[in-house]
Amino acid sequence: MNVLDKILVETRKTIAVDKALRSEAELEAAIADLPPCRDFHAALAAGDAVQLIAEVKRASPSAGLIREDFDAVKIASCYEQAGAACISVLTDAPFFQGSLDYLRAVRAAVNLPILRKDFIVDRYQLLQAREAGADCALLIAECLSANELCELHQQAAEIGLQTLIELFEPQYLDAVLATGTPLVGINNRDLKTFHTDLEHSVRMCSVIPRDRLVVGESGVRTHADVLHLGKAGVKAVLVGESLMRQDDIEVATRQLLGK
Ligand SMILES: O=C(O)c1ccccc1NCC(=O)[C@H](O)[C@H](O)COP(=O)(O)O
Repeated sequence: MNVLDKILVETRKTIAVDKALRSEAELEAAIADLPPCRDFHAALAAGDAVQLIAEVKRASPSAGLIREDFDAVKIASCYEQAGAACISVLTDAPFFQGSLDYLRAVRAAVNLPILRKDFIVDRYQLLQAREAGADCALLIAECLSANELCELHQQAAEIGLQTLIELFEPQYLDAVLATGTPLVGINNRDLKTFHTDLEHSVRMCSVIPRDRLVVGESGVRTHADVLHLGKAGVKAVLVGESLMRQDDIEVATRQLLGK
């Protein structure tokens, strides 16, 4: 079994446990009167510059523990102060040491649109995301059939969430575009081998219709990387590890953005 398969096995176990603690109906009732979500897409589409989705990421399967001194709210506040357009919060616990509680705490402290970054395979996780304060949910083409992608994208929209739909393998592009999502993520990291190559976003940009906003994900480290991807047509980058390793996250975020 590759890492992605292992993550999906654990994700399904987590969903079963969570459902036993709080039913889908309870979550539906909890989100019924929430205010509308913030506009994640609009925040990324703004201006001519490449926008930043800055990720709150404590650990990962490829890197192990990334940051010992981990305070999700402090980190997200640094991102906001430094000019990030949106925040991504890893909520998977077994492989990333993430939590929906981090997302909830970040929502209370920061005004930017927030992405729930997890391995979403069930509508229940969309309800959890909305209840915790997310504005957008990640869907991964490698984890879902074409029908499941469409269904989850639709179900997200019904509860006011946008989706960022990510792919690595070019063979999934048609299924991603068929959902109608305006936000297409190109992961530069092969989630089965962890090999990361920024040129993957560059190549994929040339085959993605211009009415979709392309997000370049993973392996972005420098302002030169951001400019390089921007020239290829990438409108936003999703960056975690390289920022999370810095002593001064606010300064590092400004440098990444060339500010
Ligand atoms: O980061 C991993 O090791 C990983 C392993 C398996 C599935 C997903 C994984 N990462 C999720 C991501 O796509 C990244 O968190 C995100 O794109 C940011 O990447 P980076 O800037 O390289 O931390």
